[in-house]
Amino acid sequence: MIELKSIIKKYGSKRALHDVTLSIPRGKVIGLVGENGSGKSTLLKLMAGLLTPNSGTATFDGKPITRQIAARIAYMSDTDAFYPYFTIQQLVDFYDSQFEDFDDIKAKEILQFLNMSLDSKMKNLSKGNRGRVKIAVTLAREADAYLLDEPFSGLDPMVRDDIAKGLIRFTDTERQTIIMSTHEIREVEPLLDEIIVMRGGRVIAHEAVDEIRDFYGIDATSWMVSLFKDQQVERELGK
Ligand SMILES: Nc1ncnc2c1ncn2[C@@H]1O[C@H](COP(=O)(O)OP(=O)(O)OP(=O)(O)O)[C@@H](O)[C@H]1O
Repeated sequence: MIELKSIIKKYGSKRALHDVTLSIPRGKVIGLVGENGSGKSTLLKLMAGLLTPNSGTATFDGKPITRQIAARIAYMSDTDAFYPYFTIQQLVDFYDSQFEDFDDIKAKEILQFLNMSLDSKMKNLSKGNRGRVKIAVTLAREADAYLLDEPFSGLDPMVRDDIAKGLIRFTDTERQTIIMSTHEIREVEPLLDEIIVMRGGRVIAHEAVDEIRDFYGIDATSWMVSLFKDQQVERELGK
């Protein structure tokens, strides 16, 4: 579905992505992990058509990814820049006016599932509840892919659990793909089909979670730790 070939992305003279080649299939839940500054957000924005690469190609179902791809891909940023005086209802109406694939009935169903009331004002919500609203309006789009930048970051375990349940309940993982960047790998591992690991702007591994368990006989978190240790040893040996 999404194909990236030899992508280089620079901010000024600084390279954020180095020669990234990736194939993202339909119907998978994929975790995007890596240290701070490794390029996860840049990669998600590029797949969402919000950034263009300096070189390489990015396609969605064979067509070049451009700003128009936003009609098929629901991108959720790691910041929340909601208009503070909106009520949740007004926010739902705003999303409805912006995205053709937005389903306001589904939005209300997800908000109800997350115990959010439509007449609350955004500015009065806790960070956790803003996180709930943000995921609700994102998942209310009937998109082909959901690109979620750190959906769990800074949220307490109850909110994280609600968001994880919402992801399972309100997406169709047979035909929709979810890619989420996260530092909470241990927590989201049960949700994941695949893991992409980034380091220093490069993709250093892309594996199916089942294969990690079957082939290496360890869970994905331990596998990731050993991957980083091996790389460190290789670097020290000057390989
Ligand atoms: N707008 C920008 N201008 C200049 N440099 C940027 C910009 N956005 C990101 N970078 C740099 O590009 C690199 C990759 O950043 P990116 O935000 O993609 O990493 P990340 O893995 O998402 O990090 P984090 O886990 O901290 O969110 C970093 O070195 C960062 O400082």
